[in-house]
Order: sequence, then C-alpha cells, then structure tokens
Amino acid sequence: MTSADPSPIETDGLTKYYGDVRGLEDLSIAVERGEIFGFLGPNGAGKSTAIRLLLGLLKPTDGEARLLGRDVTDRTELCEAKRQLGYLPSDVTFYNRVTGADVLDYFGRLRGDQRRAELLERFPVPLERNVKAYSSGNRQKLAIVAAFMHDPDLVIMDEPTSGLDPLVQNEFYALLEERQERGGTSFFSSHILSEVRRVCDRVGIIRKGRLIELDTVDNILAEGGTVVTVQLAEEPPVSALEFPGTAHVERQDDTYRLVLAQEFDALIDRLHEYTVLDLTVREASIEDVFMHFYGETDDEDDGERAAQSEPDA
Ligand SMILES: Nc1ncnc2c1ncn2[C@@H]1O[C@H](COP(=O)(O)OP(=O)(O)OP(=O)(O)O)[C@@H](O)[C@H]1O
Repeated sequence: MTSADPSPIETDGLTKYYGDVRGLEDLSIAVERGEIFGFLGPNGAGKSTAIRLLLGLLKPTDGEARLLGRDVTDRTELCEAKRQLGYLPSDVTFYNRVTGADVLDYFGRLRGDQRRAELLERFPVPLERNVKAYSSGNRQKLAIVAAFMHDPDLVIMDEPTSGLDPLVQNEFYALLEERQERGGTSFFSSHILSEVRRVCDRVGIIRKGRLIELDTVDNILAEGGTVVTVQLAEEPPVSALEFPGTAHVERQDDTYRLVLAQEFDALIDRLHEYTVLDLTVREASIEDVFMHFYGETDDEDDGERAAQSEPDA
C-alpha cells in the first residue's frame, strides 16, 4: 500500500432502517490505515447493523460504504475487498460435523493461511476434535486464527474478546498491536472499556443509531479526567453545577458527582456560592468518562418517531 491508498473503511451518510425501526442513521466515518478503532455504544445502538452493512450482509437504506476503496454494494468489488479482509463475528458458529483443522483448511483454501502455524501456537485449540465439542473460548480462538491467518490488511470484529480468558485476551491485544506496527487496520465493537483504553487509538460512540462522539481515546479521557464528589448544604439543582469543562454531573440528595476536565478554577468559582460540607477529588476511570455516553437504555424510543423528535447526545 502507499499513502495515496484509500482509507480502509469509509462510510458516507450510511443509513439502515428495518421498516420503521432505525438501525443506523447517517454514519460518516473514515478509519485510517494502521488505526485500531473502537466502535462503542449501548445494546441496540446500531453497532452490529453498521458491521453487517460494512460486510455487505445488509443493503443500506441510504448512503455509501467502502472497504479498502471498494463499494460494498457492488458484488465484484466486495469480493475483491474480502480477499484482504478478516471478519470475526460476535456469535461464532461453525458447521458442527467438522474438526477445527477442517475449518482452517476451508478458510485457507479461500483466502490463504500463511500465518496459520504461528497463530495456532499463540491461540492453541484441539485441532483434531469436532468443533461441536469446543468450549466457547476455544471456538473464539479458532475464529481468531481463521480471521487473521491470511494476514489481512483490515480486520472487522464484533466483540472479539467475549469468552476469552485474560491471558488469551492479552495475546489478542498484542496481535492487534503487532499488526498495527506493520500498517494493519483493526475495527471492532466492544463493551469492555479497559480494552478500549488499552488498544484503541480512536473511538466512535453510537447511540440510537447515531454517531455521538468520534475522537481519540486520549482526548476523550482528557476532557473528563477528574471526578469530584462534593456535598453542599444548599442542595442546588444539578444544572447549577454544569459549566464549561464538566462532562457529566449527577446528584444524590445533597451529594453531587462531577466528571470534568482537570481545570479547577471554574469549579472553585462555582462552589464559592455554596457551603461545602465535604469534597473529594480523584482521577477518573475510563468507566466514569464513558458512562455518560451510554445513559438511560434506548429501548423506549427506537424507531422513526425517535429519529424525528429526540435531540440526542
Ligand atoms: N433484523 C432486524 N429487524 C428489525 N430490527 C432490527 C434488526 N436488527 C436490528 N434491529 C434493530 O436495530 C437497532 C440496532 O440494533 P443492533 O443489533 O445493530 O445494535 P447493537 O449496537 O449491535 O446492539 P448489541 O450491543 O446489543 O449487540 C435496534 O433497535 C434493533 O432492535
């Protein structure tokens, strides 16, 4: 590849409705070569819909998606892109009557298997056993070997570490980082914020089908790097403690929890108006910073009406 090559993943206004139900609305992103990109969002946000659109498994209602420069709605172009693509689905299923070796032989014939032996050493599975008898962790490891053994330019993964023990997870993160050094691109959905912090360069957060944040993990953490818990005698409304620099404020009785950037002047100015009974300051965890993107569940307002009325974010 050269620097003039297209972004491995590009979407423009990508939209999918299932009848009246909004799956994904107006997604426009570009994932760059060598990036490890995390795709986050609560259940039902549209992550799997986006991944299935990217893989050409669903037809978009509107908009465009290109993988490695190829239009995924064009059969021939999609086939070309898939030669350089690895895919790791969320529910790994194989035909039951085959062994692990059969599965790898099959994918090897389709796309190549130059890294098969090396990956099997790192993610060992009982190759001669029927996959029906595999534990969920072994199924996932077999799927990792199958997705990466042709050394693809781009790998798309739906919750890749679910079911893996911590040691295997670490090996998996190391694999992504090694690939990155050689220019390999990784795109994955996740609910595990610690892994996002560890491996992702940038994240896109979707909610109710819409992209609500797209930034580097470092920037997002810097904007909400501190948690302040303060108890106030006057019990003002939450809005009284929302000022530029606060990412999130919540209240329980007389105690307020603020997630904010590490700039304390505005906080001190604001607290000056009240009687402070107690105050603690600590570094924010990634959960503190990301949780406000998730908020309440999305179940109550799926669908077209929600698309027209709710302000989002
Ligand atoms: N085949 C389908 N028919 C109708 N609605 C669907 C279909 N698939 C998904 N949806 C709806 O589209 C929206 C997005 O779902 P999607 O599965 O893409 O979310 P997700 O972010 O992958 O969720 P999870 O984290 O739970 O896997 C949800 O409202 C869901 O109910």
